[in-house]
Amino acid sequence: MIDLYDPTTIREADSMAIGKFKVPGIVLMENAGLEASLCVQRLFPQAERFLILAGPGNNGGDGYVMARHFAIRGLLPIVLLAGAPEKIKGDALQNLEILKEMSTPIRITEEMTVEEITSLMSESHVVIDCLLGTGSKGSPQGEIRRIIELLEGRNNIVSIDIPSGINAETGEVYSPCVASVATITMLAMKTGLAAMPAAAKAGKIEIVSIGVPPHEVLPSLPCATLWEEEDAIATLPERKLDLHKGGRGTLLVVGGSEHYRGAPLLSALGALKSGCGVVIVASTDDVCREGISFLPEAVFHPMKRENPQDLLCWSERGTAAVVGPGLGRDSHGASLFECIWNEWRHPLLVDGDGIFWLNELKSYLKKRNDVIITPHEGEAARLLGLTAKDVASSRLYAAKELARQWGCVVLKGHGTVIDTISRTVIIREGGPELSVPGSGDILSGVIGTFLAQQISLLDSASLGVWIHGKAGQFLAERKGIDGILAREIAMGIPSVLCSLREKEKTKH
Ligand SMILES: NC(=O)C1=CN([C@@H]2O[C@H](COP(=O)(O)OP(=O)(O)OC[C@H]3O[C@@H](n4cnc5c(N)ncnc54)[C@H](OP(=O)(O)O)[C@@H]3O)[C@@H](O)[C@H]2O)[C@@H](O)CC1
Ligand SMILES: [K+]
Repeated sequence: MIDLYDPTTIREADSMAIGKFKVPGIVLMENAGLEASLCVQRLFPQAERFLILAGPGNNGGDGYVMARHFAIRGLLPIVLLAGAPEKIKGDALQNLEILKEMSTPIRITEEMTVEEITSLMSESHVVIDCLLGTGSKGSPQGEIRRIIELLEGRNNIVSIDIPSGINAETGEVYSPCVASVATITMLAMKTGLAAMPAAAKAGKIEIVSIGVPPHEVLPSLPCATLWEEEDAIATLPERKLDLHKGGRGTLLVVGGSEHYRGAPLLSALGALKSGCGVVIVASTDDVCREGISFLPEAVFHPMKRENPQDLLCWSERGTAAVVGPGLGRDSHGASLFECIWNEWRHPLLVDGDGIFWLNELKSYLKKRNDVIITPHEGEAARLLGLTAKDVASSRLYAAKELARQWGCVVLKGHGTVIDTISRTVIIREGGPELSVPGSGDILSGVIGTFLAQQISLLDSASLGVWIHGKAGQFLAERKGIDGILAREIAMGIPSVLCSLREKEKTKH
C-alpha cells in the first residue's frame, strides 16, 4: 500500500519538519535537491547535459540545488529561469545566489527566443521540470505557460515533485501540462500523482527523502492509498481444508432483459471464476433457459414479472446480491430494483441499469449502509448532475461526492477510485484491454463474490477491482489490448488468484 497525501498535508509536514525537528527549510531543500539529482542519474546513467527549467518558487529552488550537484560531479547543467527573477525569494533565492558564484550557465527565458530555448531543449539529455510544485494554483500562466508549451512532444522530461500543470490534490490536468517520463517526488506521494488523468502525465514515480522520517511528520491516516499486490494478498479470503461451497459465499445476481441477456451471465461467470460457492441468476425465462448451456454451474431462477418479491426466497441462503446487469429500463426493472434495494437484507452491489434506477427512484429508497455502487464516468455524471467530462477531469472529487450520497463507490475507468467517505483507494492495475462490452458485468461478479464472503465493502471492492485489473493485464501481455472478450477476463481470474496464493504461502 502506498500512502498518498494532498499538498496541504505535505506542506504541513514540511512545517513540522522545520518546527519539530528544527531542520531549517534550506536544509530540506538541500536534501530534496541532492536526492533528486542522484535519482535522475540513477534513471539516466549516461546523461551528461541537463537543462533545468526553474519556476519562481521553491520547486525552482530544488532545481538550483540539483544544478549545483550536477556541476560538482562534472556534469553539464544549464538553468533557465522562467518568470520574473525578482519574484524568487527565501531558500530558493539563497540557492540561486550560490549557483551564481559558480560557472553554471543561468539564463532568463523572457530574454530568449523560442529558437534559443528549443535548441537548448534538444541538445540536453534530460530536461528537468522545476517550474511548478505543490504551491501552484490553476492552469500555468505567463512565462511558465510559454515554456511548458515548448516542451510538448519531448520524451526526456523528468518532473520534480509533480509535473507542472497538474493539480496535485485532485489529479486534474490543466492546459498546458508537462508530460514526463519520470517524476521525482519529495517526502511522500501526492494524491494527484496517482489519480487519473494526472497520473498519466507523471511517468515512473520515485519518492526521495528530504532528510526527516516521513512517519514522524505525516499524519497516521493518509488522504488516500494506492493498492499494491501485497494488499490483495492480505485481503484474500481464507481457505480452510474443510471448506464447503457455502463457505465461499452465495451470490444472487439479478438482471437480464430482452435485449441484454448476456450481462447477468457474465456477472455470474465473474463470480464463479473468482471462487464463489453458489451463484443464483435471477432473470427472464429466456436468459435462464439459454443460460444453463452457457453456465451449467449456476443456479437459475426465472423471475415472475408480476411478483418481484418472489426473489426474496433466496434471503435465507444468499449472503450478497448484485443487481443491475442488463436489468432493463422498463417498469419491471424498476419494481425489481426497488424490491431488492428495500428488502434484500445482505450486502448489495448496484451496477449497470441498477445505477439508472438508483437515480430515478432515489426518493423511494430506504437508507442503506451496506451497498457498493460501481458507476462508469457517464453513470457517475448522471448521478451527480455533471457531464462525463467533468467527472473524468476530477475523478477523486466525483468519487467522494458519490460516496457521500451512497456510502461506497467504485468509480470505474483506468485508475479506479474506490471511496467510502472516510477512505479512498486508487487501483492502477488494468488498462485499455478492459474497456470491452461485459467487462463491468464480470467485475460486478468478482466484487460480489468477496461481499458474499463477508469481506468489508472497501476491501471487497478493492480486491475485486485489483484482481479484475490484473486478469486484464495478464491477458494483454499475451494477446494485446484489442479483441479481448469479457469472458476471457473471467477465465484469467483463477491464475491471478493462484499467483496471489502462491505468494501468500512464501510469505508465511
Ligand atoms: N516547503 C519545504 O520545506 C520544501 C519544499 N520543497 C519544494 O518546494 C515546492 C513548493 O514550493 P512553493 O510553495 O514555493 O511553490 P511552487 O509550486 O514552487 O511555486 C510557487 C510559485 O509559482 C507561482 N505560481 C503558482 N501557480 C502558478 C501558475 N498557475 N502559473 C504560473 N505561476 C504560478 C507562484 O506565484 P504567486 O501565486 O505567488 O503569484 C509562486 O511564485 C515543492 O513542490 C517542492 O518542490 C522541497 O524543497 C522540500 C522542502
Ligand atoms: K515540477
